[in-house]
Amino acid sequence: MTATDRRDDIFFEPSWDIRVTDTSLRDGSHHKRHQFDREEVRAVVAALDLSGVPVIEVTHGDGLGGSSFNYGFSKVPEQELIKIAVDTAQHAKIAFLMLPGVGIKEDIVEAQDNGASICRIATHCTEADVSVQHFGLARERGLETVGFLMMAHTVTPEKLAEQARIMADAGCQCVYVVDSAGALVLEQVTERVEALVAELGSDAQVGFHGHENLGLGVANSIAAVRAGAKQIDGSARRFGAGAGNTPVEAFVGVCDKVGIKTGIDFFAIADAAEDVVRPVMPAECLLDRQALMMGYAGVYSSFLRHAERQAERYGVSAAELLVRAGKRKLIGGQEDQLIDIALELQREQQSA
Ligand SMILES: CC[C@H](O)CC(=O)C(=O)O
Ligand SMILES: [Mn+2]
Repeated sequence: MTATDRRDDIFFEPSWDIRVTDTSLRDGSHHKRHQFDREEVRAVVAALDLSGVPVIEVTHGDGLGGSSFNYGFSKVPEQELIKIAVDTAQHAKIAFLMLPGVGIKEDIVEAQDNGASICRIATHCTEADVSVQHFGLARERGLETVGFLMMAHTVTPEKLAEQARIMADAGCQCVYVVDSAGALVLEQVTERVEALVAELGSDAQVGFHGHENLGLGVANSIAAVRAGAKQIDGSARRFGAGAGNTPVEAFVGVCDKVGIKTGIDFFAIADAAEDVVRPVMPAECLLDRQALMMGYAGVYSSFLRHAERQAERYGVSAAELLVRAGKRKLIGGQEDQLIDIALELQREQQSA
């Protein structure tokens, strides 16, 4: 496969400077405890599509196969929601996320059969090699591919670039720097995106996925674009894990002001966020003490709801629990260790 082959079939209009993916129907699934119903997905996809959002991600918050006792069961099977999204969107492409081991190759095939066309494979930022067979399969089947290097704040730009190379060589067409904890601060985004752009050259694009735990989603995303990122994630009304994702409507407004073309209508996306997405959210995504701790201590945003549950169950502070999760450097899949930390805090409380 040549470099040009790798990038040729990326869905990208010449009039755009960057491509935006809205992830409220996937990252927002964490905030909604995976309880999206059919009508909600139809309404959100229709509104985002009308605003000109080019890519909409729909999956259980933890990716294909995520509906489980460990992560939380979906109200409606995600494959059904993907099909509804595909049937509703007039222009937008539908993307899905998959974490190798949570989902399997058959899930990718089923999502494609349901009409999704962009396959996003996510791994911890040091484990890109577990994605190789999935990128191979996706490209063989003509899917566009995106790679997610999660918890990107935990490694150096050089290390991240090495991992991005593994994904690109496996057929990934755009590797994302994923700030899962909302812990990266401006220059740290710039350095990571620049390192990936230098490593990948014309072999693959670079993307950025931000969280709002330190209130930097929009600023970090602009830094990413200035460093060469071509794909940016966000969620209308910040609907995502932790304090939520980069708010798409604010990001589009800022892009308009600084001359970055997204193809999204600012006024339409502002209305969609307020009138359609907000009513689907169980509550606003808050930049409260717990979310702040996640950004500060570098904790995976999707741990928030799990931490709240264990804190309540064991009568301990959710904020303290999250700070300790950061010290332990927990990664996705280690949600059960939150119970261990909660018990540790309970023991300390009882002996004080
Ligand atoms: C569990 C997957 C995770 O939510 C992916 C993601 O959005 C992130 O790491 O930020
Ligand atoms: Mn996320």
